[in-house]
Amino acid sequence: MTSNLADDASRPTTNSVPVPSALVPHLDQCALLLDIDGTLLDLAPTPREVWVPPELEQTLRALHERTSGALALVSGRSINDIDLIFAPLKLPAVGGHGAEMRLLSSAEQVATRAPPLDPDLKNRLAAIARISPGILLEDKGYSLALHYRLAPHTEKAIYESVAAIRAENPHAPLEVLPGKSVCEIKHAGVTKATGVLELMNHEPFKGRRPVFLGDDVTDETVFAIMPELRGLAFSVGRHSDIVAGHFDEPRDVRAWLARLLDPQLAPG
Ligand SMILES: O=P(O)(O)OC[C@H]1O[C@H](O[C@H]2O[C@H](CO)[C@@H](O)[C@H](O)[C@H]2O)[C@H](O)[C@@H](O)[C@@H]1O
Repeated sequence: MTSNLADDASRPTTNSVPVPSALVPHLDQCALLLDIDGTLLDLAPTPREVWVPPELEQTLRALHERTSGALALVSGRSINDIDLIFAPLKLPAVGGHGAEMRLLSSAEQVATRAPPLDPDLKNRLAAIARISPGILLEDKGYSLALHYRLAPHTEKAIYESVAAIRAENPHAPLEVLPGKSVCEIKHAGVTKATGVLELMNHEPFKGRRPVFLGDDVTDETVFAIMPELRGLAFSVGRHSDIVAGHFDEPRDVRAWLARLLDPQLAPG
């Protein structure tokens, strides 16, 4: 891959989507690492209401093939959830903010990197949802997400309740992860970055140059490790000093990914 890839890829078009022309001929040396919610998919009122456009499924399938399997979804969602959303498409994935890993799309087993949350603690955290009927609980086993998109006025009460429970359990290995209208309580020690670092140590990802796209605070851990992996990061929605470029919206990401397959840009 040429050393001017970053410069070329970060050259903005009028709508600030980077031009992928320098990336296309080198896809066989790249690993595409893609966040899901807010990056590939438009945000929805609830986690179950997201929709995968058929063209995106086709694009991901083709890019997975073009990269010889080195395309992975890197998400806060569980891999089980990811498979349901993208069914019948099954892709390599880092799930649960690094708590789960699947290197090959054909693998039946998902490897876990975090133990289940303590049941008593989980029950106490789950009871926070009783603050309002608008709060949705998402139980991933190793983490618990309290979604308040439908009840934004409860944000402060949720974070205060979580802080109180943590104060009573100062030695519990927990981390609070603020997301988009969600407060997630997860095991400390695993992050999307630890997941990506592990993924990049294994075939078919090993030795490739990662190209990561993400939109959220949690994705910044991955932005930060791109230089050590000779990789490129792109942000969605938000600007960041440490990325090669940014997209305004998920639909721009979907169009950009489709352009990576443009036969006119592909090597002869
Ligand atoms: O890392 P990601 O793939 O971006 O996943 C982050 C979280 O995404 C989901 O919640 C978010 O998307 C929902 C659907 O658009 C939205 O309703 C919610 O408000 C967002 O926080 C998912 O439910 C979480 O488990 C992920 O951690």
